[in-house]
Amino acid sequence: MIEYRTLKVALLGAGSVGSQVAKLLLEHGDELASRIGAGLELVGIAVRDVDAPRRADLPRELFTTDARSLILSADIVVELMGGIDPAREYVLLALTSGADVVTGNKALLAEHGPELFAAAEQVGAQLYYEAAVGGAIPIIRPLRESLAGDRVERILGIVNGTTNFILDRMDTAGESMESALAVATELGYAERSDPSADIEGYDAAAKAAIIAGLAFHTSVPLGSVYREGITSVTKEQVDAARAGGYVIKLLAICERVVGEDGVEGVSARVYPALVPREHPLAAVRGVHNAVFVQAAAAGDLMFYGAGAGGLQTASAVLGDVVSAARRHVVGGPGVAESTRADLPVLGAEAVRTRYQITLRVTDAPGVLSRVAATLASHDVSVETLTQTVAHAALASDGQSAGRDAVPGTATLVIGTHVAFESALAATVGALRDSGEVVAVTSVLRVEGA
Ligand SMILES: NC(=O)C1=CN([C@@H]2O[C@H](COP(=O)(O)OP(=O)(O)OC[C@H]3O[C@@H](n4cnc5c(N)ncnc54)[C@H](O)[C@@H]3O)[C@@H](O)[C@H]2O)C=CC1
Ligand SMILES: N[C@@H](CC=O)C(=O)O
Ligand code: NA
Repeated sequence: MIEYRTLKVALLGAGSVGSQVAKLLLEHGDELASRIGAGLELVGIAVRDVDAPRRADLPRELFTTDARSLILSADIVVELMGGIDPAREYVLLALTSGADVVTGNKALLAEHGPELFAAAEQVGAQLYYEAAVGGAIPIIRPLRESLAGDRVERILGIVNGTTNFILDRMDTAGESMESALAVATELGYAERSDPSADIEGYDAAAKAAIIAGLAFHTSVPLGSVYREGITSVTKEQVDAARAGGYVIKLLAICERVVGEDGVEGVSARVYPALVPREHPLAAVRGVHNAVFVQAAAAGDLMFYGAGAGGLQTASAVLGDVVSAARRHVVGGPGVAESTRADLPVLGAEAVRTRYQITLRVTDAPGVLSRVAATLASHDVSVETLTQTVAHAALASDGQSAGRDAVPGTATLVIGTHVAFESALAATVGALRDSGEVVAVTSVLRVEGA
């Protein structure tokens, strides 16, 4: 029998993900030892209350409320508490003491990544975070290592399982946002500490900052990520999207852009967008995530799988624990973070995309041409246009058109060619102010077309 040295693993947090990580470490530790060339010993689990009920059946003697002592006794610290404080302090303590850290905490990385990576570099420790984006899906390692020799042009990601789950249930089951969120929370997908992190798009924005930084070798501060959540998405928009051959998805979009002034930079943004039903991202259902990467040499790649869930995410955490442990065995530095390209991160106004604008207008001669002229005067060109008069809309689709359809008015759905966000904003402002537009009922970007 081979005698392995034993590496001490400390776990911080025993919630949805942490309890599954503990369970897998206890059940499969021996098998992992043969893959690593060292044994792994779970030396303790820091919790707030040792007697709190747990999802997994774990030995009580492992629990402690003394996180600091536990951290200082470990070779590898796994942070799965979530939130910024005290996670930041604990991760810094672990790194400065020379331990490698594995975390799934995207909020912490997006807000304090540079500080944590600098602390790690100073002592030659490593920070691993595969679980932070796309849960179980390998995406951090592919961006950091497999695609390091290529030029990533664009990433479209469904990176929040909770919002994908909610939008999917609104689309396929007609469920309300609130009841779908309650199910997502019960299943352990939603951020318990702050459900608004999911539905307001903060969680996806943190992930966008992380993947944009890795893909473009540039520091992308969380504050530079344009963000809209799904709270303003209406049932009418979901139904109209379906009727028009689209599905609404909350997308994280990271791409190289050239602004109106010719400045080259990168953009990271999160918003609900119309995705054509034939795009591979449209088929991503429920809590699943997918990251669609377009690279100069590799072409289109899609990474797909479970983006949330305790057991699934634990797989990514364990993979990182194995990487950290192997590094302890062989020594030497791990893969360093690279921000050498140092591209400017441009604001949303520098982005060019297609839009779908839905207007309720007075049904009178000349209105259509005046609306078209307003778009043209802002350099926004019309690609498609459909008009439905109120009585027809009520007869054919009473549920979706009922609220907005008013006799004497017509609904215009305008699909635009690619336009700058700033031009679109000015166009929508002018349409709102024009006498014949009764209401701008929906403005959505179209991505992946
Ligand atoms: N649940 C999921 O599907 C995924 C979660 N993540 C990330 O993994 C991390 C953990 O997520 P979950 O397990 O879902 O969260 P959770 O809320 O289920 O578990 C966190 C646990 O940490 C404990 N905790 C919080 N502060 C503590 C402190 N000061 N000392 C000791 N224990 C403390 C809480 O009591 C709780 O038991 C978060 O950063 C989350 O964003 C990442 C990918 C997927
Ligand atoms: N709340 C997150 C969990 C994983 O990061 C999600 O819904 O995707
Ligand atoms: Na992942």
